Amino acid sequence: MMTSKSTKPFTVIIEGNIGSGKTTFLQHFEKYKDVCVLSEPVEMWRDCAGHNLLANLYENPVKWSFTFQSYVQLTMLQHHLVATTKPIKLLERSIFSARYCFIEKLLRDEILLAPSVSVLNEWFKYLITKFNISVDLIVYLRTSPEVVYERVLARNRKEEKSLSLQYLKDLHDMHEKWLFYKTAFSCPAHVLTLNADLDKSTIEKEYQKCQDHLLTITG
Ligand SMILES: Cc1cc2cn([C@H]3C[C@H](O)[C@@H](CO)O3)c(=O)nc2[nH]1
Repeated sequence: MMTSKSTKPFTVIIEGNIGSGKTTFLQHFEKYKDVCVLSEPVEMWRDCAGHNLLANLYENPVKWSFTFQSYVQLTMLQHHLVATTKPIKLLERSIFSARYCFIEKLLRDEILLAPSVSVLNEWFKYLITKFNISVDLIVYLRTSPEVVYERVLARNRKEEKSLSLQYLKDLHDMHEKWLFYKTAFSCPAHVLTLNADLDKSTIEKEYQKCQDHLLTITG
């Protein structure tokens, strides 16, 4: 008789600043058949019923941050809930970095005001308890703001042309407080920090640390 293995997959969230190399990291692991990879749903944010919410965000952050972060929270929840029979599930970012890094930064910069953040936070608290969103490992691609700034300029994503070094420094601080110094919000799982300033030619050995960790899980 076939016994369906209904165990949840070992779930890893990949966190890091804009330009920290998350996509490159995911591409490295995409080749393994045991890994279900869910990239950040940027295309959904660019086309929500025909609206480019990502473009709106950068054109007028005060007007569109609530709309954008509200949709991000929905799309990240959908990723957390994707079922897979594969033993490992890798998510690019999460409902946690949405709340603890991006929304927190918008609050600190007074782009989102307290009443708006309260509504997003009530949704966040409800969703993470109602849906029992479990995470087993956080991979933190730790970078220097100056390094990611150069990468963002080189990548030249059309919506990000207004991105400043200061924005990346502030977002870096939010990640550092959450995942490295752990002086802000709680971490939903163990954090494995990788040096993601390394360029593509040498970062493979950093990935090895994560690969070894994952192989001990799946055996
Ligand atoms: C969870 C989460 C991801 C995320 C990305 N972004 C922006 C940063 C980048 O310019 C783009 C793709 O990551 O979307 C955001 O403003 N808020 C976010 N929240």
